[in-house]
Amino acid sequence: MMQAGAGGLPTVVLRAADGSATATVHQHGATLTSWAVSGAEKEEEELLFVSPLAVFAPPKAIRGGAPICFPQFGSLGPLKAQHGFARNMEWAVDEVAGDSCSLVLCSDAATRAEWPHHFKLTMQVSLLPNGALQQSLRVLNTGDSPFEFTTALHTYFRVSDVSKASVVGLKGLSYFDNAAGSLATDDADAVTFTGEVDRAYIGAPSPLKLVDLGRGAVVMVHKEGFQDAVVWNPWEAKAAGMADLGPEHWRGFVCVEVAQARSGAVTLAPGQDWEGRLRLERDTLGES
Ligand SMILES: O=P(O)(O)OC[C@H]1O[C@@H](O)[C@H](O)[C@@H](O)[C@@H]1O
Repeated sequence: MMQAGAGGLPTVVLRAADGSATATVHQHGATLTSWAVSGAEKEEEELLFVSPLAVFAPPKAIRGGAPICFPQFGSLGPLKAQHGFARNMEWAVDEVAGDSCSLVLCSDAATRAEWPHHFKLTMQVSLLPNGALQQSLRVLNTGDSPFEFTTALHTYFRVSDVSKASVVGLKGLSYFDNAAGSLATDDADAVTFTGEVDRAYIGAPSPLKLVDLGRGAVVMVHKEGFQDAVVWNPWEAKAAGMADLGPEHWRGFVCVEVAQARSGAVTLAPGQDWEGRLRLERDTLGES
């Protein structure tokens, strides 16, 4: 169902066939902006974070939900704009069923002015039984020469307080520390947050587990196709410098991003495609 969403922008609203979850996708950037799960006796619980200071004024990217980084993640590519342009563009709604939808973005003169390639992106979201959500990104080379890209689903998860959150599953991996500008190895059992964290893990396993001790909540992050994972929270000083986040709201989220980043770019020959998938499951502490 299409309806006006946050900021008055057009959105697609989905409802799971078993009534266990709803999701909202803004057409702007094909940004998933809500995933809300209802438990048997509980009220609906929002699992994604959208900044209260988010600016819903295209082409500005929405600060929160799950912006799509393409054709580059961060500065890993030829574009000047960090994270590429897909999150800034108006996507076309392709198909909407009750519990799933797909949106597409095809290259045009505006995208080719920034990146001289022909492509079609398809972003699909489906609500599965028991509140789970599946999201996929397919990249098709519609041109007659090869191109390479990096990408990520830049998901902002709502947490009670970042100091009570942790990400499990990354022990022993190498990561590029964007804050320090150097490579490091993670030897901790879990990533915890006591200051800025901006880590691009190389070759991350699946699933990863986001734990929120404050709510007794767990989100399992399953990925396919995306080789890497990024964990980010800007902490106070950096957040204060970001007008659409500000000094107040950075405690309320952790980004766990499935990515094709530091493992290397994907190369697609003409007519070839690549697909990355994410499946999110809400769990309760102690049950996972
Ligand atoms: O402000 P932006 O462009 O949305 O980026 C937010 C963050 O995105 C993360 O993925 C990067 O690792 C960070 O370095 C960056 O600050």
